[in-house]
Amino acid sequence: MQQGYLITGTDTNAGKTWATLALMQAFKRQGKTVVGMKPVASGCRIEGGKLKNEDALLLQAHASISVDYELINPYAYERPISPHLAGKDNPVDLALLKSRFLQLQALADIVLVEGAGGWYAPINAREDISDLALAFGLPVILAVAVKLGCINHAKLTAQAIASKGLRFAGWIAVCNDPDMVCAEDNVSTIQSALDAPLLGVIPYQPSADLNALHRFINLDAL
Ligand SMILES: Nc1ncnc2c1ncn2[C@@H]1O[C@H](COP(=O)(O)OP(=O)(O)OP(=O)(O)O)[C@@H](O)[C@H]1O
Ligand SMILES: C[C@H](N)[C@H](N)CCCCCC(=O)O
Ligand SMILES: [Mg+2]
Repeated sequence: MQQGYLITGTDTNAGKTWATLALMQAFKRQGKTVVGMKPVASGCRIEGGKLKNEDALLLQAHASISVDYELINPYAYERPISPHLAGKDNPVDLALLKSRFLQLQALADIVLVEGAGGWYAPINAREDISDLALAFGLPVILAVAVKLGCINHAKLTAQAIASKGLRFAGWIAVCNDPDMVCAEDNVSTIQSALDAPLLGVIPYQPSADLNALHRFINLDAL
């Protein structure tokens, strides 16, 4: 059965890409074919004459099949700023993105779509990531950056996902702050507060093997 998830975060830099790679690897180990999509990326460099984004390249590299870059990342903006500003001259067309998403869905069992920024990050003058999730009709997985303030950010985002009428399928704790005190207690507090399963805790790893993140994910709860 074809499945997909929208991976959002408590903020930009929350750990969405790491969480998405971990999920891709976990699904692959279940024998499923998986592709990742980064529909809108701001912060790109020229590679082979085209603008490319580091997250999208990672998703492309970890897919279980070969997919054209343009399908994975239809909107690649150079400046690392909010997409609605970066894309002023070539704004996101959500209908076009939806058609690319449907193309990807036809290619693999699972499509994991990484958002940009947090849940309400604007993708053009009128729409944001929550609108994209709704248009794609996807359940949502939240990457929570385990840092001071994360309890509030996680609860706010969970409430906002519910207000869109979308299913909150689960959350992943990403420990990307080496100075975080009481990380485990914070994860437990969020676990009690959220009405969605904890799918994994990715520990702080200054030099991680990005091919071995599946170890931290439990898909049984999904
Ligand atoms: N478990 C970890 N241990 C150490 N560093 C981490 C860990 N997880 C993520 N990071 C680092 O934290 C930063 C943010 O992670 P990531 O790129 O996954 O966030 P993001 O939400 O995808 O960001 P963006 O909004 O730019 O897409 C990156 O520099 C990444 O290398
Ligand atoms: C450049 C950065 N890494 C992301 N790609 C874009 C983050 C947009 C955040 C917008 C906002 O909510 O203020
Ligand atoms: Mg990312």
